Amino acid sequence: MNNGLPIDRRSEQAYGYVLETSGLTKSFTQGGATIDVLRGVDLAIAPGEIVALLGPSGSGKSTLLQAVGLLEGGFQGSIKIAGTEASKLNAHERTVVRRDSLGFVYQFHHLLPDFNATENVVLPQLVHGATRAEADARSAELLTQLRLGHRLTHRPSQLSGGEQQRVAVARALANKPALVLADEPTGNLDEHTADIVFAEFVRLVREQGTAALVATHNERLAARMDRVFRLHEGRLA
Ligand SMILES: Nc1ncnc2c1ncn2[C@@H]1O[C@H](COP(=O)(O)OP(=O)(O)OP(=O)(O)O)[C@@H](O)[C@H]1O
Repeated sequence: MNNGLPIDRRSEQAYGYVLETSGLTKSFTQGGATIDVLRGVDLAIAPGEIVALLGPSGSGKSTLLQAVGLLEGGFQGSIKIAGTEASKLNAHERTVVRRDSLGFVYQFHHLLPDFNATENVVLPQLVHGATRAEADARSAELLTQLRLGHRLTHRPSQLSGGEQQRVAVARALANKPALVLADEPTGNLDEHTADIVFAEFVRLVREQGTAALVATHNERLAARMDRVFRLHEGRLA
């Protein structure tokens, strides 16, 4: 199946996909019953593409993001991140792929409460090998682009919901990942704030040439992305 493959395959030849899955399956067993959540998901995302992942509640959007984010095991099938087959990697190698190639944005910001905005964006860069000066400069640049230049030393509890999510976006993009995985990134915000934060997210992702896979219930946001994947009965339609 070619569900979700771009029509223009020239991009594949030029760059390779940042994310490619084939035959991805995942089942949960709960109370003796087995739920087949993913039943053979085939998808491919080219560099720089922004793709919506739509599907009703419980259709498996988060499960799919956890799989391709190499956050959970127990999947069958192939996941390739920037050409690397994840099933062949050990735990340390998966951590390196996550650190070097992926960024994550969640519905709730998951910022470290005792660190300020800058420090939250600096930390993943230090783990990635940047110097403190480099990381500080990159954090200030990103946070300023996200209109948070006047909030650099505020802690998460001193920021509004929209500001917290913008820090989370900056953190996800800090190491210039090939792909950002976002699970309802604006789902916790009111409609107006969600629109603004989402527009900023898209603008920054495009500027950086980063690809994004964004799980959402929001058809309006989905319409602003390059393509839409719909998860239905465990497959993409
Ligand atoms: N750890 C688990 N154990 C058992 N069942 C699970 C587990 N995690 C998820 N599920 C089930 O898998 C299905 C898919 O869940 P998932 O969270 O991926 O859906 P979703 O599309 O992200 O939903 P929502 O839009 O409500 O966040 C649901 O029926 C859920 O109950």
